[in-house]
Amino acid sequence: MTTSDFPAPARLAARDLACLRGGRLVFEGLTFSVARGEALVLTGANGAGKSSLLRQIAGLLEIDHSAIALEGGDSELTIGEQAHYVGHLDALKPSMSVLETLHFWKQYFGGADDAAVSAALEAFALTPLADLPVGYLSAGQRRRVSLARMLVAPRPLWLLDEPTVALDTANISRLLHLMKQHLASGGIIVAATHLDLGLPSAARLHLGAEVAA
Ligand SMILES: Nc1ncnc2c1ncn2[C@@H]1O[C@H](COP(=O)(O)OP(=O)(O)OP(=O)(O)O)[C@@H](O)[C@H]1O
Repeated sequence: MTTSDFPAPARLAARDLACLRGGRLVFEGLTFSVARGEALVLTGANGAGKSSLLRQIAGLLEIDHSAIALEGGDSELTIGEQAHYVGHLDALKPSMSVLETLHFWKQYFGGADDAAVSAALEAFALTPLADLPVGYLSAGQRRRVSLARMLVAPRPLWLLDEPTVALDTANISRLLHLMKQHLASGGIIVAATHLDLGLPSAARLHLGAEVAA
């Protein structure tokens, strides 16, 4: 499996980024830079704004577009269109099989290579489950299908919100292996986590205290 079929942007850079949700300031003045081949791990208490930041980068929350840039990326595409975002919700249709789901996502993401679907199944040990409807899967199995989406069409930026939730030890290892491979291919990862992912040389960004109600 290669994730390198994308023009690798030089860096994801944010300057003086703020986040307002429901009329409340979650964070402000956030400045960071993640270069090609690097990971940024977001830490912080519940409510500190980790998910919000990932959703801002993915273009799922309103943002001041001058505050964030994917430098050296495809200028025709938004940052979200150059990213895979895996959030808390699995976004899977229960009646579709695992295989149909990954083919759907391959098409949706504009992937060109059917072999990438088989490789994605293999990468998350999903091949024996390929014909099962997603609705029959356990929480960890569903999570693996969600994560496997990232492999069906290469994109340079991976945005991962608590990616290890519901995964067993073997599948955490698989995910870490794929994350390292993505970085080695020149990709960029921003991941929110309460666990130490054990990514060597990942930078950390600690978001401030939970905003009081
Ligand atoms: N849809 C929303 N409307 C208003 N406020 C929201 C909304 N979603 C989240 N918030 C608020 O934004 C703040 C940041 O939430 P966010 O989910 O980004 O935190 P987090 O650091 O990811 O937390 P956790 O570790 O619990 O996942 C919280 O105070 C939360 O209540």
